Order: sequence, then C-alpha cells, then structure tokens
Amino acid sequence: MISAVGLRKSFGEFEAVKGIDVDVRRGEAFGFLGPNGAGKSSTMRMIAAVSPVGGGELRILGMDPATDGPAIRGRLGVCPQEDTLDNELNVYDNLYIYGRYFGIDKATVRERTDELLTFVSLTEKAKSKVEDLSGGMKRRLTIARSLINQPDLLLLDEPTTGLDPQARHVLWDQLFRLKQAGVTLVITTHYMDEAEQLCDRLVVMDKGLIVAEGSPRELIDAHSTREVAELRFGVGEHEALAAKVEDLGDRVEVLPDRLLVYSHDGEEVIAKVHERGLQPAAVLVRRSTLEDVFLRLTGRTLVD
Ligand SMILES: Nc1ncnc2c1ncn2[C@@H]1O[C@H](COP(=O)(O)OP(=O)(O)OP(=O)(O)O)[C@@H](O)[C@H]1O
Repeated sequence: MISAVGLRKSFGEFEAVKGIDVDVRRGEAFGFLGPNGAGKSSTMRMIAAVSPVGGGELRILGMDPATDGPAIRGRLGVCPQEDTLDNELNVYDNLYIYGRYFGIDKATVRERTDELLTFVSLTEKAKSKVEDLSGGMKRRLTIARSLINQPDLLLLDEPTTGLDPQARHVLWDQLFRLKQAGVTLVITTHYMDEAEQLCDRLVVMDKGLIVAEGSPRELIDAHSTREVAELRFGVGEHEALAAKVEDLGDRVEVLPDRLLVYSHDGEEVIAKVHERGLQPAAVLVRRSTLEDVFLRLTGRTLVD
C-alpha cells in the first residue's frame, strides 16, 4: 500500500524527516509512534500527497505522488490532526457535500451518508450544527467524512489527541471495526497505549529518524524486560538512590519523579528494596510498555 525508501523532508535548513524506509501492507494497521516534532505529520502529509516529497522514493498504492497526486488522493481517506469540518453546515451536509465534491452521484452519497452516520453513531445528530458536537463526536464525523469515497487506505494523524478516555475507546472500537472490514490504517500517535491497542506493526520515530520497527510485542520483547518496578521517593532523591537499587534488575532508569527498575519479576525487586531498608513513598509493578521501549531507545519519555 505504501513503500518509502530514504524518504526525506526539509523546511529550509531544518530536516524534519531524515531518510526513512517504510513498507505498509494491505489490511494492516500501521503506526508512526513518536513524540511531538518527531516528523510524523510531515511524513503523513507526503503520504497523503499534499506535501511534495523532499527526497528519496515514495509509492502510494503503486503510484508516484509527484505525478499521480489526484489519483492517489481520490483513493485515500485522510483524517487530519485538526478537525476541518464545515461549521456552517449541519452534520449530514458535512458528509453529503464532501461526497458530492468527490463527484459521487447524489443517490450514492445519500446512501453512504446514512451508512456512515450509523457507523459512527451520529444518526440522531444528523441535523445538528457541528459546533454543538462534543470533541469525540467531531472526530467521529471527521472519520466518517474521510470514508465517504470508500478508501482502501485510511490515514489518521493523531486521531484521539484531546479526547477524554471514554471518547478514545469509542473511536478505537470504530477503527478496529474498519480494520476488520479490510481497510488499511496508517496512524500517527504519541500515545503508546493507542499504538499498542491499534497497531499490528509500527515504527518508533524520533527527530526525523526511525529508531525501531516491529509489532508492539516484538518491540517490547526486544528492548525491555517483562516487568517494571516503579519506585517513588522524595523529590530530588531519585538520582542518588538509583545506585542502591541498580543491581536489582537488568537496568534502572531515573525520571524526575520515580525510579524504574527493569526485571522479569517486579515483586521480587520491591521485596529486596524493603529488605535493604529503603522506604519508597509509593511502589507499583507493571508490565513493560512501548513507553519503556521509547525511553530505552532515546533516553526520553514520549510525552514530556
Ligand atoms: N511547514 C513547516 N515549516 C517549518 N517547520 C516545520 C513545518 N512543518 C513541520 N515543521 C517542523 O518539523 C518538525 C517535525 O514536525 P511534524 O509536525 O512532522 O512532527 P510530528 O511528529 O508530527 O509532531 P506533532 O505531533 O507535533 O505534529 C517540527 O520540528 C516542526 O516544527
């Protein structure tokens, strides 16, 4: 569906994307995970054929965005980071008029609009103004709109940023159903839980480069341990205490508000911490996540 080799993008002197290789297969949910400024949106805009390729090679659905932009855009669905809904129009017309803009005949657009409103559970809001919708409803309407041309490939730039947890889960459920229906999804996100929930495969991006690639499970297995013990001591104590626990696991990370001890058995780490007479204010044992992978690879957290 997408093949990129040595893909680059610069803005003046600044290199936002520094030569990345990406291969997205039909039917998968593929993620670009990385913090703000990693180059995810710049990559996505090149894939959407709305921003010229700065260097390297890019093929979308077998086509070249430099020469086949309109054909590519006609077969993609794009859900941009910012909602670009028309506030002057009601919910129904946002879909209907967008469909007509694609040149789809009236009867077909009406049929698809009804289907999509059902799919995103907005049928009862058909006559409502866009400005009266909640953030989650607006996102769902944006996704519905991006599906009006029945795309094979749907690009979603930070689909759940700014939504509350419940609205995020509703959206994940809908994206999951789209994937089951055979739509290839490409998602950028800085939420590691979103990447873990939705993506079959992903690349971890940082400062314009891909630093790791694989399924969430593969990435965690390759770059982290099974469990993590989180130890919270007093403010400013973590750096000094790291030396006292570093032999308890495979490695220790020092964050401003906690120590992370990586091992196969977090409870055992906690027991030994107490045996040593150390008294953390709070402890937590959890499974490793993609956040740990990112921390391992870059020394920083995903959301600063
Ligand atoms: N049109 C532009 N002109 C100049 N610099 C830009 C432009 N677009 C992006 N950049 C810069 O390129 C870098 C990568 O931005 P990009 O939006 O691709 O990152 P991102 O990973 O998608 O992060 P975000 O989640 O904040 O969008 C950033 O430092 C950004 O400031």
